[in-house]
Amino acid sequence: MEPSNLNEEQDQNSWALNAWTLLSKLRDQSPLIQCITNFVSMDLMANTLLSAGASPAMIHSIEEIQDFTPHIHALCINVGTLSPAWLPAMREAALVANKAGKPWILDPVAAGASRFRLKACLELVGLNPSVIRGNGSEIIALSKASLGATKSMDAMEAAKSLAQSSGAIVAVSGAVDIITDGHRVVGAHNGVSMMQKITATGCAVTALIAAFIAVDPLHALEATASALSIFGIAGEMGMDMAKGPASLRMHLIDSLYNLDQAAVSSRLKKNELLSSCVDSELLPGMVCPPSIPRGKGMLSSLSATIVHKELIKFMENIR
Ligand SMILES: Nc1ncnc2c1ncn2[C@@H]1O[C@H](COP(=O)(O)OP(=O)(O)O)[C@@H](O)[C@H]1O
Ligand SMILES: Cc1ncsc1CCOP(=O)(O)O
Ligand SMILES: [Mg+2]
Repeated sequence: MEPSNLNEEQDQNSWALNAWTLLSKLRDQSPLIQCITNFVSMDLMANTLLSAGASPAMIHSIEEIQDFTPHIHALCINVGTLSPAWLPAMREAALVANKAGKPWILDPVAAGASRFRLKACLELVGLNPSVIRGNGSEIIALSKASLGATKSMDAMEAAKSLAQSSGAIVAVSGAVDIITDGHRVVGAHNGVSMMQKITATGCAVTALIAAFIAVDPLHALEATASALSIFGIAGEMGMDMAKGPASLRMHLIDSLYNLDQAAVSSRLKKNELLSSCVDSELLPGMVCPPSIPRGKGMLSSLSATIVHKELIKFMENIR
């Protein structure tokens, strides 16, 4: 085997082993995850957490936060069906979690849909979430607003800027999930497009990320990428049995519950993506997408073949 292919395989193996280790820890520890989430997602989110091995608590009343939140292992805040009455509870829960040293994650559903929602999301971003997970348009909306940018941005650029300005790990879901701390960029490639046809899969994977960071709070980037990979693998395995979105929902939950090490090792697809590149490093036929800043960057440890494939796929899939 070529040395570059060997490195690549070792890299895949170490990501797969890490994802499996975190899932096993989650099953052993059953972390308590408080979810302040929208009405649409409550059922799928709670069932996703349960099937992964975590303990969900859909507790959103402000009257309960001072007593309950200090005892959780992680908090998930989702603004999907936001109303003025819920915002103070979200704020309070984030502050109590921070004070108790518990990680929390923000899902900025439809962040750019209204001024009220955008302002609320920006305020929550300012309360130091460990992770922000949204789809491309949500992360672009947040990034543009927090930086006051007027130029057009793509999802990776927006995610990196938002990660740098907020200090959070930022994850953008899609055909390829992008996870960044503002410097490193990881791509997670598992999942099936039918997952978009089930409402609240995005919300559910955000809660799963909360469970993963609960068991590994010091490695939030790796934990976030692992949760996205595990959810994607469950989606792929579920799709093997599903006839459409409704049965995929059921089979995804069953697959997550039954996931074993062999499936994680054989299916996990993840790569460290380029965060910068220079023309002289590009081989014939390779392109540098506009999302990747040109400069002093290195092509990291990836083989030229993989870089080529990744970049093309990346350009095709980012939305
Ligand atoms: N085209 C796709 N192919 C494979 N997986 C996808 C695709 N689009 C979304 N997913 C997966 O579906 C889940 C929900 O993502 P997404 O639909 O982007 O979130 P949201 O519901 O918040 O918009 C994620 O796990 C993501 O990886
Ligand atoms: C349809 C809808 N409307 C308000 S919240 C919500 C669910 C959004 O879930 P997701 O972001 O996971 O698709
Ligand atoms: Mg969403």
